[in-house]
Amino acid sequence: MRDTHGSHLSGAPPRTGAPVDPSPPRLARFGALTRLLWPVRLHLLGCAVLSAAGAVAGLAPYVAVAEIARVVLRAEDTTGTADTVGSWVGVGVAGACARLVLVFLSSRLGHYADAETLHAIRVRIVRHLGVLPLGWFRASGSAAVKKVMTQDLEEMHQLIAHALGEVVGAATAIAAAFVYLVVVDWRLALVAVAVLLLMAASFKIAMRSAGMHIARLLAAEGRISAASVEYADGITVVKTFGAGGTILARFDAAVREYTEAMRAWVTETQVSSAAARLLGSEMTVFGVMMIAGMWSVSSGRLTTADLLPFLVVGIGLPTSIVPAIHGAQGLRKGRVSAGHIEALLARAGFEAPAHPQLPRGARVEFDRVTFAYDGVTPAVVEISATCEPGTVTALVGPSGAGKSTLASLLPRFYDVTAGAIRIGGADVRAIPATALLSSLALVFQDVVLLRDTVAENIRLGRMTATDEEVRAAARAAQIDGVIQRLPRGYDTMLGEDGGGLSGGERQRLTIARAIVSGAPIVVLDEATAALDADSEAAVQDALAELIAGKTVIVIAHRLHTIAGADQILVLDAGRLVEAGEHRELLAQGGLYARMWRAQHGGALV
Ligand SMILES: Nc1ncnc2c1ncn2[C@@H]1O[C@H](COP(=O)(O)OP(=O)(O)OP(=O)(O)O)[C@@H](O)[C@H]1O
Repeated sequence: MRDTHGSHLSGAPPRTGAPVDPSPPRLARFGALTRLLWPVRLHLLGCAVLSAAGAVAGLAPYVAVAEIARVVLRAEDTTGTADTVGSWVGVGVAGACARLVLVFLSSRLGHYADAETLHAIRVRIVRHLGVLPLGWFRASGSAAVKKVMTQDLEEMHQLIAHALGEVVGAATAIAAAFVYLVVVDWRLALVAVAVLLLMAASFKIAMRSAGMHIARLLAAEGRISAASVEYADGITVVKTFGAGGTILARFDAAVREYTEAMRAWVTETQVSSAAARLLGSEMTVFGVMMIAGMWSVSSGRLTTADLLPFLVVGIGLPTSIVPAIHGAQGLRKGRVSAGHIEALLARAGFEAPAHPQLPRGARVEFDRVTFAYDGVTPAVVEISATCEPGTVTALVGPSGAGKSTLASLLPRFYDVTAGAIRIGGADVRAIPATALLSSLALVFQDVVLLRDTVAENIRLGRMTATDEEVRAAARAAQIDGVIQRLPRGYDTMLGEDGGGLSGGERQRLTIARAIVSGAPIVVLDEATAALDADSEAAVQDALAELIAGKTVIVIAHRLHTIAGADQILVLDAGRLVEAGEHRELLAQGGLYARMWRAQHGGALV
């Protein structure tokens, strides 16, 4: 796998966790949205103006109907009204047609702005991912990236392409209708607005605890999907040990919690949302307008003709409220999502070095290296060692001693807290990312194969490798014969789980990937731990090809595999407690000798 820095990563990195990473900065509530939308502000302005114009045009047919009725009802002799009626018919038809065109153009501009913005955001995010520390991805970062790239971008799409136009259109429709009704009769217009306000107030009451309920529902949803993923991921354990009951119990509890949260929300809001629906129904508005209107007519303040606009235009007002509320919700969600997007983009990454240096050679030096995941408790402390080109350095020690941590500092999955790591005399922090990672080949226990052809999976080590170089690497890694027997040879597609390849074959494939990279420094996590004897022998042969002449750092668990190493670094509780060759360390009778005796009794090799 080519990691986010473009390294020749031939498997997953060592177990790592939460990196020391500052919390995302607090962003101004509207600031993030404004900044993200600034480049398309003119398109959005155009979208809003067209949407508003469309709303006004959409009102024209209703106003025309009301005006025609007023003209006809007022005239004692209707013969002279034909021209006026004709004009209003023209206005109505023109309004309806103009609305179609304006709404279409507004939607086009909105979708154009949407495509531009989302494209720009996606590109920025993907570029930014390239500078984020790999350790962050392995902690919680991947989930955050997935959420931003799916859910948050979808909310942004809703905001830009739909909600903005909806809110502006609905608000303009309400305002234009109100202005028209005020012109006809301001008192009755106020009655219409009062009904609208009541409707909005009851909506607000119905939605007042929405935030809390939505949070509860989302939390339950999260637990449901976590339990489902846990069940699917752990299906082997579930089936082997019958552990499904515990996971299913968690799933059940989460589903019950979801149902309960939904029930509580519905129960709490049933009265207020029914009231909102009732107040907002055309029948209610019609009834109120009729009562208030007839009262005005009977008291002589209004003519029957002037009541008609309230019945034709007034009762349409509530239908604009719903899109306005939906649109406003879309704007709120989009604003929150814009905050998430900016928080991801603001997350501190590795800066390009101010004074870049290139490695001169492949000597690796650990110079009083200290690193703490949480910035406080060090996982490795003041470790100094030098690994010469053409030699093998083994890292050994009890579980949790800091072996994987030390190895993960070399490709800068994390940066040292104190001290320095140098490659060919250059501090790894000063080496440009591509140069650093092209000098390293990493082979870890968890093999990661991409959903691509066998050839491309090997070529990930070096994208410019020719077909012949890919084949040569496969031959060196003792995997060529296996590939030839696959249905489509090197063009066979592999699933993420390696398709039809065995564990040992998959490991040899990743070793071929590391070989094709040609990187002069090889970092190995004892890659053969989980293999049977035959596979292990094949993988060991492949490794011998990979490491020949390189600077090799190997994290070893079974000491017989590294007894021939040029130097063995023994770590304990993050400190370097012994260093030397196998026989020297045995002679010292310290931790290494005790570990060796525990694994091999008295045997020397
Ligand atoms: N991502 C992480 N976040 C916080 N602490 C961690 C993380 N990864 C490892 N540690 C801690 O750092 C210390 C060193 O762990 P590390 O994995 O480097 O040891 P190791 O020698 O490789 O162990 P093993 O042989 O079991 O793989 C341990 O105390 C471990 O709990």
